Amino acid sequence: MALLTDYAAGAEIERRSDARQSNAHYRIVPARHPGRALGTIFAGVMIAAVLYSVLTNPRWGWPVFAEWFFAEPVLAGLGRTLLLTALATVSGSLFGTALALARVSKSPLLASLSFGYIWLLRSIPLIVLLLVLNNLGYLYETITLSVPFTDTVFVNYPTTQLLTPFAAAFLGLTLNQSAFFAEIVRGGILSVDHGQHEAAAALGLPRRRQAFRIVLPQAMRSILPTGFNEIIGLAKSTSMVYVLALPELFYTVQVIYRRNLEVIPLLMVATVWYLVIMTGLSIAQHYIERYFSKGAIRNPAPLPFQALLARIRRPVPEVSSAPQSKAGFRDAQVSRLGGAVHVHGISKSFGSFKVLDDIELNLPAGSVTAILGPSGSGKSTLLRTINHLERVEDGFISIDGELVGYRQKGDTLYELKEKDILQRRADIGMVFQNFNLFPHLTVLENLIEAPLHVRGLERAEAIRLAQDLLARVGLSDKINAYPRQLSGGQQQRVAIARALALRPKVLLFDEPTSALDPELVGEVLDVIKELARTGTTLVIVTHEIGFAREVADTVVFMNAGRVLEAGPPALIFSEAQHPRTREFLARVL
Ligand SMILES: Nc1ncnc2c1ncn2[C@@H]1O[C@H](COP(=O)(O)OP(=O)(O)OP(=O)(O)O)[C@@H](O)[C@H]1O
Repeated sequence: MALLTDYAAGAEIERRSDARQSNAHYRIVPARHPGRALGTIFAGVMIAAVLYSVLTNPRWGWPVFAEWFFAEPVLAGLGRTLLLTALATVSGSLFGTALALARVSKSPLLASLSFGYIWLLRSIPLIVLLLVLNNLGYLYETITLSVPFTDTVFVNYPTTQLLTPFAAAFLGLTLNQSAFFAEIVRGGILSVDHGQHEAAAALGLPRRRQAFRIVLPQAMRSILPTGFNEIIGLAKSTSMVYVLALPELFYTVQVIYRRNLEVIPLLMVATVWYLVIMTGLSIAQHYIERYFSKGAIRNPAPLPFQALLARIRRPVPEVSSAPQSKAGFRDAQVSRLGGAVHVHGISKSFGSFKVLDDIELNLPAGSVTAILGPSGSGKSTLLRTINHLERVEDGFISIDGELVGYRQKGDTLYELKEKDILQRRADIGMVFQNFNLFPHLTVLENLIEAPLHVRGLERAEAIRLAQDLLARVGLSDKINAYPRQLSGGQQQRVAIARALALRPKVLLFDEPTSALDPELVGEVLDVIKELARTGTTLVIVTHEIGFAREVADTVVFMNAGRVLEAGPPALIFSEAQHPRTREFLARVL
């Protein structure tokens, strides 16, 4: 039996080696796609037929086309078309962006005004608008700039002189374009994740910076394809200004073919020039889209000129071989003394649902507090009220005796202006469950954004601080990476470094490890443990019971919007007073 098996195995080995040897002589036949081949033949025949017809039919008049293509009046018309397109694109996009920001603003009057404008201008056909503007002199003989109800007049000009056909065309195209563009920008703004707005606000970035550095660059990814559609539409709509007898490209060829009756060749001249313009715009779109996709793609292939630029450009100063996280955070550069948090009788409802009910807490400076409780008990909401991301209806919160979000006068609390709230927020760092790093900025740019624009640090100093913090969270080598090129644990460590870059008195963690794979949780918890010894006050909403037991001085247990009990971990975990706490701990421990 054993002999037989040996024989069979030997025969098998022989057969395989024969096959391998003869492998070299096999002919490989690719799979056949008869449908695809037929399609290709059909397309080839169609292209050949069209080219044959266009090139052999003398009525296309190609010699006339060649005669007029570079003719001076045609080029002058083309110049006007390009100028109108460029001017109306710039002014229409700027005005449209302002309208979009007004529409999403918190001022109801401004939002309504913007809505009304967009509604009106989108309803009026462009040709009607152009004709109305051309006849504005009939409605208003002069255009006057003056102080109302006084005799002070700055400018007083006859309308017909001021509103030349070119000015009317420019104004009409701008007004029309801005209304459509506003909605495209608004769509882009709405497409940006809400967490990005919150992270920017939590860092205390001024409103303008939030809009132009954080939200709009990310919105550009969805604005650009439709925005460029609009611009291409605009370039073609310039042909409509022929109603104003403005000699742009289309009007010019019309004038010429009326004289020489060579209609088709001259229409071809205009068509080919429009094709050239559209091709230029499509190439521009490709490169601009590439630019704004920074950080959106994990491994983008560099464009040829980018590789060259990267060589020429001065690289970001290399991080010195600073010690990695082992160094801890006890450096005066990074940490600063914590603030005492006093939560005084706060209550909050969402509609009729009371999420926080008369919460009272005293968290001493430098303490570490873990907030535990079942899902929906109000832990995250409580945390967000501490930096005024959520407003409370009753009670107040103070840090080192200074009210958060309010100013006290007698027994009245006045809510601060947003500008002042943003300033104060810089003292209260926040680390979110989903990291909320800015994906279009590199790790370094994420870290220096708030120190530069909230704390007013010099760039070199902000970079030094960022390098130091990255070394301490063990990510020095990722300084130029984009967030999407990092693992979840690394992103969360960058988020912690970003919050620390403001040197906050209090640092809030909203379930910092719940979006992480179990094996990445440890690296983030290690960083927080390290932080716990620096003197910064930490408040951590967490489901990591073991971690809370190890690192917290105080454990707060919440249920249904109330603090059921608070005390040292040893006491809460072994001798909880409340049956609901004991029941919860029995389930999770
Ligand atoms: N913006 C909101 N509008 C309406 N209800 C809300 C809003 N935010 C939170 N809530 C509700 O408030 C309650 C408390 O939410 P919160 O996020 O504070 O709970 P949590 O204790 O942090 O829960 P989890 O551990 O699941 O994150 C929940 O019932 C939630 O549905």
